[in-house]
Amino acid sequence: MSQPRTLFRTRIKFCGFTRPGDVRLACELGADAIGFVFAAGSKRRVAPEEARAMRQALAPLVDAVALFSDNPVDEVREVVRQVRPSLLQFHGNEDDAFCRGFGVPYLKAIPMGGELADQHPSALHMRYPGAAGFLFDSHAQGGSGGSGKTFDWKRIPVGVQKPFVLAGGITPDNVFEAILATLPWGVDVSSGIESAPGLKDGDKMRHFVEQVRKADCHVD
Ligand SMILES: O=C(O)c1ccccc1NCC(=O)[C@H](O)[C@H](O)COP(=O)(O)O
Repeated sequence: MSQPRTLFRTRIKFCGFTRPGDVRLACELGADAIGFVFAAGSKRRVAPEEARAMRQALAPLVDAVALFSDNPVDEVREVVRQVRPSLLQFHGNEDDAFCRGFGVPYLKAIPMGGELADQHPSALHMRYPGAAGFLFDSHAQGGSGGSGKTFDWKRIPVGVQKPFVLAGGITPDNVFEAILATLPWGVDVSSGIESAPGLKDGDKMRHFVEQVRKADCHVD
């Protein structure tokens, strides 16, 4: 049974932007954070210069998040220098020392698909003591994010002390249910608000935000 969360506001992160106009619209619609993907091989990968231009389209009080997956240290440094993200998000096998090494708070993505590694909350905290929070995503260890696939939300470890973000296959049609089922700090979506990889759809973004607001007002 979900608990009433009067006055709670689920944070919304929209991810995988490639066009400044989409960034502006996402901010107007109520996104709290905008993600730029720098992972090799991603269909949504952007160069630091492109992300820097999109960052200038951000409204005040909206975070810029830079996503990586086992990128070399110099690439991460260059993104931090050019884009000035307020948060980093690591999807690969990076350890805590690597993630902390850029002087920017970070989220560690935890792969929830395939065989699960030790996802006990205390193991997560011990492996990533410097993490600002965790992002539970549907890919398997070594896989990529942005798949548009969900995972079994019952796999989320109970008793995670840091804020966690739910990701993986969240859409305007399932985000209401997803929030009530998992009570996350925030939700993260890429494929579910797109017309094609990297191209965001205004109607889908609007519908997504409406459904999050509805979930936040929901009382059993
Ligand atoms: O989007 C990508 O292509 C990507 C590649 C490698 C690592 C991470 C990537 N994206 C992460 C995200 O966009 C989200 O954090 C998350 O995976 C949600 O994606 P989706 O299932 O498409 O909503």
